[in-house]
Amino acid sequence: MQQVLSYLKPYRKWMIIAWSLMFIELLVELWQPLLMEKIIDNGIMTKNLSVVWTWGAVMLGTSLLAFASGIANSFAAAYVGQEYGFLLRKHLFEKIQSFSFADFERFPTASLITRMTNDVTQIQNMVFMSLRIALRAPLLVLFGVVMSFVVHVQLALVFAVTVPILVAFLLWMMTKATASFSIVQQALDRVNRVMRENLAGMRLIKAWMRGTYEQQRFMKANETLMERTISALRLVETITPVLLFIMNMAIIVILFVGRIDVQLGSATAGQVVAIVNYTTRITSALSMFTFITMAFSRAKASAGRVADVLSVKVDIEDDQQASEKVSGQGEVRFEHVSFRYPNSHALVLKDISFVVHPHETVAILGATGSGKSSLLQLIPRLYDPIDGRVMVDGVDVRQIKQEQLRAFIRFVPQEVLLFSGTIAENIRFGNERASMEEIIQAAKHAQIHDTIMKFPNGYDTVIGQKGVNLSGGQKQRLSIARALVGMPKILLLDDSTSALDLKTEAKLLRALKEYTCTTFIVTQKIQTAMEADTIFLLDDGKLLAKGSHDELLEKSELYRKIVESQFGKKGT
Ligand SMILES: Nc1ncnc2c1ncn2[C@@H]1O[C@H](COP(=O)(O)OP(=O)(O)OP(=O)(O)O)[C@@H](O)[C@H]1O
Repeated sequence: MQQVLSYLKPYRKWMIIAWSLMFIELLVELWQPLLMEKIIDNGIMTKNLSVVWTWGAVMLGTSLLAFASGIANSFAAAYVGQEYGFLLRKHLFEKIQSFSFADFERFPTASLITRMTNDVTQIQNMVFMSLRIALRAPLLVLFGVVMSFVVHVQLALVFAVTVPILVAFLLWMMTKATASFSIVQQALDRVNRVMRENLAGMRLIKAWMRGTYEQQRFMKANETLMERTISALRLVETITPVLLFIMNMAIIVILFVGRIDVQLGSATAGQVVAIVNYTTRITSALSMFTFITMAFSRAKASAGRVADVLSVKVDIEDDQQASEKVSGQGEVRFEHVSFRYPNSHALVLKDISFVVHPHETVAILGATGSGKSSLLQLIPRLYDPIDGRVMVDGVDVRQIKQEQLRAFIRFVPQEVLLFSGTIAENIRFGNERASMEEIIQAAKHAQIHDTIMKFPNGYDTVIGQKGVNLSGGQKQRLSIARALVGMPKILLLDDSTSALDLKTEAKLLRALKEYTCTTFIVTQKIQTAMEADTIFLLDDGKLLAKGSHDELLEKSELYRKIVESQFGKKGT
């Protein structure tokens, strides 16, 4: 909670203003019963109209002052709440941007979205309430009791019993409600997750006619959310009746004892009315606790979830001594590299060593799950190896500032991701300063230019969400164009030509030779691999063999088998 609330610092001035206005409201509220007492005892009982008029006018004036203060307080509270929410979301977003892939695996995407939106809103509401009523209510209770003792000690004794009981009850409720609302937020995460998966996989769901199954999955998540919310709300909704019952009993006791005291002359009618008035004010302040408890419990649960994200120690960070200068020639060297994913025990890459010289093309071949993608991901330092070193231009990648390293590497992942926007904008994502000529040049090399020109709006064609209006091969070529426009020194293509026909792929590979960059191509096709200077054969995380096509035919049994499976017995 403390960490999350530390973002309130810039708004200290506004918080002080809001609390000062709230104090004015509070003082007026506490003074009103005393004024009432005066009007009754010195005015009504003695039939002195001028006292009634004078103090009546004071009551009206102070009420107007409290009214104006209340409105101004609301404005200030709303301002702080909104600005604070903005700042908190900004910091959360920046933090999430700095996450490594491993960090992302700790938090499901849907949960991060809930934390950025709903959880921040809960904390924002609490901030608003803290400035508006959360502090006023307990102060009203505290000073209401004090003032009652000032008015009449014996009558006020009733609070000595009721208020501690109620405060203990409320604290107990708050602890229980925090746990309940934490469960509600988890249920909300689940609804968001099901919804997200459903929308992302809509084509598959429709094609496989899994609509009913998905509907049931959503219904279940939605029902759980409803049930958990109802049970959390039920808990806090018991507060008001308990509170009203106890305080109404207190009023009965005050009236009963007060009547006797008035008869005995040890209390005045004005004093009894003032104490009853304090009691009703204390009751209304205590009943606000239902909302306050709810808001605080929810916010406390949410603050914990937001703090979990903010306090993540990002595991891939720039070293303090990270070198700014790398030659950018494109040499890649692995020295006894072993790697496993942070959430798993199994080694994915085992003691891998190689050197790839600048401008060389390497094809990585291997069965599915053999570690091809994992190897590529270590080069731009998306993960760190658990053993050994990954070097670029003779420098350990952990010693290079990530921004510098990634500036001359372009990675085209296996799963193509395009953004909504025009084709030109999508290609420019690879180099925001690229001119239209450079964009067209990259598209030509990626063998997508002719296709783009066939679209009625050419490069201004708007791509739907995730590139829905493009074929798989078109999306792949577009993502390669996006990488090429960045003029990379190291180009990593993770099975990025799988959807291309052999003729288009051959043209693309030829065009890639125009770029003076070191290229790694993960592929399943021998024909593609043969275009490379060197072929790496991966098997179960080990670099089984490396060399040219002819060398591997000679020395690798597995390679010969793959060639046979693709070309028949004769090999090429
Ligand atoms: N994020 C991850 N967390 C844990 N294990 C993973 C993760 N990604 C991949 N793996 C595991 O690592 C191993 C190697 O995966 P990798 O994606 O590198 O293989 P690949 O050779 O590229 O496979 P494919 O040809 O099917 O793309 C697999 O056993 C896979 O289950």
